[in-house]
Amino acid sequence: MVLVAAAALLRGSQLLCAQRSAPPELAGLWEFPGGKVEDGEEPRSAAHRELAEELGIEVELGELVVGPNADGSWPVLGDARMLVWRGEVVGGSPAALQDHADVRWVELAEAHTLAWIEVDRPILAALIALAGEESVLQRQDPQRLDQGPRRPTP
Ligand SMILES: Nc1nc2c([nH]c(=O)n2[C@H]2C[C@H](O)[C@@H](COP(=O)(O)OP(=O)(O)OP(=O)(O)O)O2)c(=O)[nH]1
Repeated sequence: MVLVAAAALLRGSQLLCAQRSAPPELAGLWEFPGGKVEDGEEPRSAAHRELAEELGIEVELGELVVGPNADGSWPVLGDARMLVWRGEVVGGSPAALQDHADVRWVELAEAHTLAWIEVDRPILAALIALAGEESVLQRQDPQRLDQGPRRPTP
Protein backbone atom coordinates (compact mmCIF):
# COMPACT_ATOMS: atom_id res chain seq x y z
CA MET A 1 0.00 0.00 0.00
CA VAL A 2 1.25 3.48 -0.87
CA LEU A 3 2.34 5.60 2.09
CA VAL A 4 2.28 9.38 1.78
CA ALA A 5 4.10 11.71 4.20
CA ALA A 6 2.76 15.24 4.57
CA ALA A 7 2.90 18.23 6.87
CA ALA A 8 0.41 20.61 8.44
CA LEU A 9 2.71 23.63 8.65
CA LEU A 10 1.51 26.31 11.01
CA ARG A 11 2.53 29.94 11.47
CA GLY A 12 0.57 31.27 14.42
CA SER A 13 -3.07 30.69 13.48
CA GLN A 14 -2.28 30.12 9.78
CA LEU A 15 -1.90 26.88 7.86
CA LEU A 16 0.26 26.46 4.77
CA CYS A 17 -2.05 25.19 2.01
CA ALA A 18 -0.76 23.90 -1.33
CA GLN A 19 -2.70 23.77 -4.57
CA ARG A 20 -1.93 20.85 -6.86
CA SER A 21 -1.16 21.33 -10.54
CA ALA A 22 -1.25 17.60 -11.45
CA PRO A 23 -2.56 15.07 -12.28
CA PRO A 24 -5.45 16.64 -14.24
CA GLU A 25 -8.12 15.13 -11.97
CA LEU A 26 -6.52 16.74 -8.89
CA ALA A 27 -5.25 19.98 -10.47
CA GLY A 28 -6.66 23.01 -8.67
CA LEU A 29 -7.40 21.14 -5.44
CA TRP A 30 -5.71 22.04 -2.16
CA GLU A 31 -3.74 19.66 0.01
CA PHE A 32 -1.16 19.24 2.75
CA PRO A 33 2.22 19.44 1.04
CA GLY A 34 4.12 16.16 0.95
CA GLY A 35 4.46 13.10 -1.23
CA LYS A 36 5.04 9.38 -1.48
CA VAL A 37 7.51 7.65 0.80
CA GLU A 38 10.14 5.82 -1.25
CA ASP A 39 11.25 2.25 -0.60
CA GLY A 40 13.51 2.09 2.44
CA GLU A 41 12.92 5.75 3.31
CA GLU A 42 11.85 6.93 6.77
CA PRO A 43 8.44 8.59 6.46
CA ARG A 44 9.62 11.75 8.25
CA SER A 45 12.63 12.00 5.95
CA ALA A 46 10.27 11.67 3.01
CA ALA A 47 8.26 14.63 4.29
CA HIS A 48 11.44 16.72 4.65
CA ARG A 49 12.58 15.72 1.15
CA GLU A 50 9.24 16.43 -0.53
CA LEU A 51 8.89 19.83 1.16
CA ALA A 52 12.38 20.79 0.08
CA GLU A 53 11.83 19.60 -3.50
CA GLU A 54 8.32 20.92 -4.02
CA LEU A 55 8.23 24.12 -1.95
CA GLY A 56 11.92 24.90 -1.32
CA ILE A 57 11.54 24.93 2.45
CA GLU A 58 13.21 23.40 5.45
CA VAL A 59 10.79 22.36 8.17
CA GLU A 60 10.77 21.18 11.72
CA LEU A 61 8.19 18.46 12.31
CA GLY A 62 6.43 18.01 15.63
CA GLU A 63 3.77 15.56 16.68
CA LEU A 64 1.69 13.36 14.41
CA VAL A 65 -1.88 14.46 13.75
CA VAL A 66 -3.30 11.08 14.65
CA GLY A 67 -5.66 9.55 12.11
CA PRO A 68 -8.04 6.60 12.34
CA ASN A 69 -5.72 3.91 10.90
CA ALA A 70 -3.84 1.65 13.32
CA ASP A 71 -0.54 3.40 12.56
CA GLY A 72 -2.05 6.86 13.07
CA SER A 73 -2.29 7.56 9.34
CA TRP A 74 -5.28 8.87 7.39
CA PRO A 75 -6.98 7.08 4.49
CA VAL A 76 -6.40 9.14 1.34
CA LEU A 77 -6.94 8.89 -2.40
CA GLY A 78 -5.87 5.89 -4.42
CA ASP A 79 -6.13 3.47 -1.49
CA ALA A 80 -3.13 5.18 0.08
CA ARG A 81 -2.57 6.16 3.69
CA MET A 82 -1.03 9.43 4.75
CA LEU A 83 0.95 10.38 7.85
CA VAL A 84 0.60 14.06 8.73
CA TRP A 85 2.81 15.89 11.21
CA ARG A 86 2.30 19.36 12.54
CA GLY A 87 5.33 21.47 11.95
CA GLU A 88 6.77 24.84 11.09
CA VAL A 89 8.92 26.37 8.40
CA VAL A 90 12.44 27.01 9.69
CA GLY A 91 14.21 27.81 6.43
CA GLY A 92 13.30 29.29 3.07
CA SER A 93 10.09 30.80 1.90
CA PRO A 94 7.36 28.52 0.50
CA ALA A 95 7.07 28.69 -3.29
CA ALA A 96 5.23 26.52 -5.82
CA LEU A 97 8.40 25.09 -7.38
CA GLN A 98 7.17 21.67 -8.45
CA ASP A 99 3.77 19.94 -8.76
CA HIS A 100 1.92 22.95 -7.34
CA ALA A 101 0.11 25.91 -8.85
CA ASP A 102 0.02 27.97 -5.66
CA VAL A 103 0.96 27.89 -2.01
CA ARG A 104 -0.69 30.10 0.59
CA TRP A 105 -0.86 30.82 4.30
CA VAL A 106 -4.54 30.69 5.24
CA GLU A 107 -6.21 31.15 8.62
CA LEU A 108 -6.75 27.63 9.89
CA ALA A 109 -10.36 28.48 10.74
CA GLU A 110 -10.95 29.62 7.12
CA ALA A 111 -9.00 26.88 5.36
CA HIS A 112 -12.12 24.77 4.75
CA THR A 113 -13.35 27.44 2.29
CA LEU A 114 -10.70 26.30 -0.22
CA ALA A 115 -11.42 23.41 -2.60
CA TRP A 116 -9.58 20.66 -0.70
CA ILE A 117 -9.12 17.09 -1.81
CA GLU A 118 -12.29 15.85 -0.07
CA VAL A 119 -10.57 13.10 1.92
CA ASP A 120 -8.36 15.78 3.55
CA ARG A 121 -11.29 17.50 5.25
CA PRO A 122 -11.30 15.29 8.36
CA ILE A 123 -7.60 16.13 8.81
CA LEU A 124 -8.43 19.84 8.73
CA ALA A 125 -11.13 19.23 11.33
CA ALA A 126 -8.63 17.38 13.54
CA LEU A 127 -6.19 20.29 13.31
CA ILE A 128 -8.87 22.76 14.33
CA ALA A 129 -9.83 20.54 17.26
CA LEU A 130 -6.18 20.34 18.38
CA ALA A 131 -5.76 24.11 18.14
CA GLY A 132 -8.97 24.56 20.15
CA GLU A 133 -7.79 22.21 22.90
CA GLU A 134 -4.49 24.04 23.14
CA SER A 135 -6.12 27.44 23.44
CA VAL A 136 -8.34 26.12 26.25
CA LEU A 137 -5.26 24.78 28.05
CA GLN A 138 -3.51 28.07 27.52
CA ARG A 139 -6.45 30.03 28.97
CA GLN A 140 -6.60 27.72 31.98
CA ASP A 141 -2.90 27.96 32.66
CA PRO A 142 -1.17 30.56 30.49
CA GLN A 143 2.26 29.95 32.01
CA ARG A 144 2.20 26.31 31.03
CA LEU A 145 2.56 26.89 27.30
CA ASP A 146 3.94 30.43 27.13
CA GLN A 147 6.63 30.77 29.71
CA GLY A 148 7.97 27.32 30.36
CA PRO A 149 8.44 26.08 33.91
CA ARG A 150 6.78 27.98 36.70
CA ARG A 151 8.94 30.00 39.02
CA PRO A 152 8.08 29.83 42.71
CA THR A 153 6.32 32.99 43.85
CA PRO A 154 8.47 34.95 46.27
N1 LIG B 1 0.71 15.22 -0.80
C1 LIG B 1 -0.57 14.93 -0.56
N2 LIG B 1 -1.18 13.90 -1.20
C2 LIG B 1 -2.47 13.66 -0.90
C3 LIG B 1 -3.20 14.43 0.02
N3 LIG B 1 -4.46 13.94 0.10
C4 LIG B 1 -4.55 12.89 -0.75
O1 LIG B 1 -5.53 12.20 -0.98
N4 LIG B 1 -3.33 12.73 -1.37
C5 LIG B 1 -3.07 11.71 -2.38
C6 LIG B 1 -2.89 12.31 -3.75
C7 LIG B 1 -1.94 11.36 -4.42
O2 LIG B 1 -2.71 10.29 -4.95
C8 LIG B 1 -1.10 10.83 -3.25
C9 LIG B 1 0.19 11.57 -3.07
O3 LIG B 1 0.91 11.59 -4.24
P1 LIG B 1 1.86 12.78 -4.70
O4 LIG B 1 1.61 12.99 -6.15
O5 LIG B 1 1.67 13.98 -3.80
O6 LIG B 1 3.25 12.14 -4.43
P2 LIG B 1 4.66 12.49 -5.10
O7 LIG B 1 4.90 13.96 -4.99
O8 LIG B 1 5.64 11.56 -4.48
O9 LIG B 1 4.39 12.22 -6.63
P3 LIG B 1 4.81 11.13 -7.72
O10 LIG B 1 6.10 10.55 -7.29
O11 LIG B 1 3.67 10.16 -7.78
O12 LIG B 1 4.87 11.99 -8.95
O13 LIG B 1 -1.88 11.01 -2.08
C10 LIG B 1 -2.55 15.51 0.68
O14 LIG B 1 -3.12 16.24 1.52
N5 LIG B 1 -1.24 15.72 0.37
